[in-house]
Amino acid sequence: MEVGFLGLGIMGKAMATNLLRHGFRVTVWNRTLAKCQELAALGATVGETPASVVSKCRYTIAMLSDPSAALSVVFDKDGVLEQIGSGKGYVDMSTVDAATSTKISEAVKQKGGAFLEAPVSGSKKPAEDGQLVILAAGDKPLYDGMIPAFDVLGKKSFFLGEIGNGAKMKLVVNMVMGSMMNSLSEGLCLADKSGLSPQTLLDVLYSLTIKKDLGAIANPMFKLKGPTMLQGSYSPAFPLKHQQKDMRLALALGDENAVAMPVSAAANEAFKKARSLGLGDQDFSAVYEVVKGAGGSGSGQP
Ligand SMILES: NC(=O)C1=CN([C@@H]2O[C@H](COP(=O)(O)OP(=O)(O)OC[C@H]3O[C@@H](n4cnc5c(N)ncnc54)[C@H](OP(=O)(O)O)[C@@H]3O)[C@@H](O)[C@H]2O)C=CC1
Ligand SMILES: O=CCCC(=O)O
Repeated sequence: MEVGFLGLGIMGKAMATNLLRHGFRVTVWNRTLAKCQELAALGATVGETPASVVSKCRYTIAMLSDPSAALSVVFDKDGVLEQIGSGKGYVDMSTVDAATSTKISEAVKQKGGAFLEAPVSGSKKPAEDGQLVILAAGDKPLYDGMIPAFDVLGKKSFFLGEIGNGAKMKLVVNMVMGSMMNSLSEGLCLADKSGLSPQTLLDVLYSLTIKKDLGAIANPMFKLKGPTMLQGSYSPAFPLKHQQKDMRLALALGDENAVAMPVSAAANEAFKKARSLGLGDQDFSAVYEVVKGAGGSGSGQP
């Protein structure tokens, strides 16, 4: 199967690499073209523009930072829209809002092409290991056609119906995740300030000795991020600026539906503060530095 791949950031690079490793023929494009070289060394063909990738491939996947990037790659000069048409499918796996996805879907359909939104849960490592959770919606025949690729990229795919449902589901999931990360940060601070060992808090949730979840709120994210947070190590798997974008878009979805979300709003403020301190390109767990600062153990500076 031949696929195009637009966007070789943390996720796109891992996903395109995974497809190549599983025998897919992949044509890649990235705004910063130099990033294509690593994929070319693994056997990918390099396209010069999004339009040239779409022209070559029946299916094209995009994995881009945010709504403005997703729109730019479709609508700008040399964009997807110039070559999409009958018999071609465009699959946007970026995390965006439903309005962005709908705008792209309508434009692609007007040109005779098929469109699927398919944002993912899971970060850099699951992307490398083909363990993502895919939240697709839109054109069902295109979804069916993408199954061989989704089976390589993910451990489970959901088809959620009409366009917008995948985007909304992804935002709800990441809204919960962002609030949980703030809550873990507060828990580690509270343990520390009240004379407990934050490491022992992590042990109470998950015992390294017996490799078993102990507390009811033990979960893979706390297990993965807790130890690195205690080391002050925030090498980006999921950049904080993207988590804050997702909180912002989820809060907008809450506005549209008159859903009060005070916990998420507070979490968003902490992520915004972290961005203002220059932590946007660090892992989203770096919000711990802001929570530590607010708790009086420091200035909030990393
Ligand atoms: N990292 C993660 O754990 C996860 C991320 N996501 C979502 O996946 C998407 C990608 O995330 P991730 O790979 O981490 O992000 P990165 O910041 O690592 O990569 C972003 C990509 O978007 C491209 N890009 C940004 N702006 C533009 C633009 N205006 N025009 C064209 N290309 C642009 C970048 O190109 P360039 O290289 O030139 O800057 C790069 O290829 C985001 O929507 C994110 O929310 C979803 C699940 C997990
Ligand atoms: O959007 C990013 C999600 C990261 C994750 O699910 O671990």
